[in-house]
Amino acid sequence: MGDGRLEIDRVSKRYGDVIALRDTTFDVRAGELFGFVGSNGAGKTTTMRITLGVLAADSGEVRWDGSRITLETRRHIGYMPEERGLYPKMKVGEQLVYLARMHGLSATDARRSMEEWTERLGVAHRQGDDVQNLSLGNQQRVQLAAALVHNPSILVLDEPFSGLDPIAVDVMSKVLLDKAAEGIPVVFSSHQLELVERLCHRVGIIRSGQMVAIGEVDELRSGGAAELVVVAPNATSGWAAGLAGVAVREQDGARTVLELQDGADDQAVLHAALATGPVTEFSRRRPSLTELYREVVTQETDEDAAPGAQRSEAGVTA
Ligand SMILES: Nc1ncnc2c1ncn2[C@@H]1O[C@H](COP(=O)(O)OP(=O)(O)OP(=O)(O)O)[C@@H](O)[C@H]1O
Repeated sequence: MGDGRLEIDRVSKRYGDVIALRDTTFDVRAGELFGFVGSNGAGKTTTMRITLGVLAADSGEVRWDGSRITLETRRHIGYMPEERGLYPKMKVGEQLVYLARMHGLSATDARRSMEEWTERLGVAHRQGDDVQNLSLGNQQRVQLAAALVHNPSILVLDEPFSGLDPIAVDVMSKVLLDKAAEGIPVVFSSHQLELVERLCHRVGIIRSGQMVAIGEVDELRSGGAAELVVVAPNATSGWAAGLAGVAVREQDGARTVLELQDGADDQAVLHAALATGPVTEFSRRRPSLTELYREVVTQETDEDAAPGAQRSEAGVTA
């Protein structure tokens, strides 16, 4: 109670015979930027809509600061929907003031907040333009301004980075990090895993409606298999075959990437490499978030293999 966390607790949702979420559980702590990743159809948008309350869960609940989210607390969520939700024929400035007013800000505060966010997001010069006349990237900046203009206590953003140019990605990243640093929970979905890896304090991977991995990026990476990169210019292919607990993952000329099982002796690998001649690189490597993600989302679970398993678009990548 009172820790400002957003908790998604055993939330389930079906659309007809499609199970979109199965006891989906995770939390986003106050002050953290949480990356929500998963394949197309894995359940991210459904989770976010349920969090906002525009969609009802079949079971489970969403809590903020220890209490179930109500109509009143929903007003404190800044939400960026995947389908975007601006009025195309309304002017940028008017629209943002209108949204801020709807969330209870006074006319003066709404105007001030609109000025502040359009300035910070680099669209102040477009205040008088209809939204429909903006480029897609600028519409997205305005969409983020719309999520922020009422000074929310929680941020839930569905793919806020999709389609942005590198400068806009930097602007968006800075704003999200700043909002988290102010002490609110910030969650966003994305398929841009390098970005998620770089920005987020914690990451959750959802697969077929269930969270399959959650934690700090480094923590998740250190849970992955350890790899060794060995560069031995005189080595011929097969030099590492037969080393106990070692599997060759890649071999490209002098460079070999080996996967080490727990307890495998890296010094034995070094000796084998030195036996071929000089060794110009010998380093340990942890898998990137992208590699981990591939591993996690393509693992077939018993449940998937069972007859009557759920239908899901996630099956495309699973
Ligand atoms: N209104 C709906 N009616 C029926 N099925 C739906 C509906 N909305 C979503 N689904 C299904 O629920 C599952 C989860 O979809 P959801 O949109 O939450 O996934 P997502 O992770 O956001 O995907 P993406 O990365 O493609 O945006 C999918 O199988 C999808 O087809």
